[in-house]
Amino acid sequence: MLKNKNAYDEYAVVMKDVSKIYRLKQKGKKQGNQQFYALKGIDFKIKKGDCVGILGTNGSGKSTLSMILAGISDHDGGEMIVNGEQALIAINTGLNAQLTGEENIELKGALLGLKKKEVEKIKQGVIEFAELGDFLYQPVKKYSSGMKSRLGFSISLALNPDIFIVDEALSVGDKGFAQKCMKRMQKLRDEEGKTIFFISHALSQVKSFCHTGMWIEGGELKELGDINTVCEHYSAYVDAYNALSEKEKKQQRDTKFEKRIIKTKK
Ligand SMILES: Nc1ncnc2c1ncn2[C@@H]1O[C@H](COP(=O)(O)OP(=O)(O)OP(=O)(O)O)[C@@H](O)[C@H]1O
Repeated sequence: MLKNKNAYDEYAVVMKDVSKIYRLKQKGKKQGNQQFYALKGIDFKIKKGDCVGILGTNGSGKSTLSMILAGISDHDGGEMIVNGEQALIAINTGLNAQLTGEENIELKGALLGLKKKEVEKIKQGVIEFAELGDFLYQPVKKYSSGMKSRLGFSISLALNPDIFIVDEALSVGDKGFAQKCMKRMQKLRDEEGKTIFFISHALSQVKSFCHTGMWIEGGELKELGDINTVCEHYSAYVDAYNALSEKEKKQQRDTKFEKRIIKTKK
């Protein structure tokens, strides 16, 4: 139990035995009876101002974790303390495709209960950072994925939260925009004391940008520590997997999957 929540003031996020369960459809059955741990027993404490690289193979639970961190998705078990406002920056999340870029900003402002003046300030911030020109007044469904990323990133920046969760959002931006975002994020990290969770499969980028590494594998926290050490162990794990025969790979995948299934009676 996370008693005396004040004892965790120095932390941006604390998770204790957090899990997330999804119901899975089974082949040939109308109603599946399988429940699946997207995350299981996640325990960690991340200090305010830390910059955390989240690593893990496809389907390991990184995006699920990022949505729980951002308060967009609920967790099914365990406890969590978040000290500060969070913003998730991800591809295709947080934007309403039917609305224009400008209307999306207004909607976000309304949801957060912001005053008109504050919303105008955010609009200005987005106009300057996103460089979308007149596309800001077009429906988001007409945006390319890079443009959506520009809008999402710029809105989050302008909202100025304490905790940024960046889930693969830079992978669709062009080189110029990705560099601009990295520069801005360096400033958030070094000068503004923000807490950043950074999810990317670009290992060298994660290594050079983050201080702490969090490796999620098969829905569980495999390692938390210095970014270089965690990257090294993760790379070795991926290399070892790649060296397996196809049969061994399948066996490993099946075992990993089995461990995440909760068998329930019909
Ligand atoms: N809504 C859902 N319903 C059922 N299963 C889901 C749902 N969302 C995610 N999952 C499953 O949960 C697991 C974790 O998914 P998640 O998207 O968190 O992985 P990830 O580590 O972000 O993967 P990637 O590197 O491919 O982006 C996967 O097996 C995925 O299929």
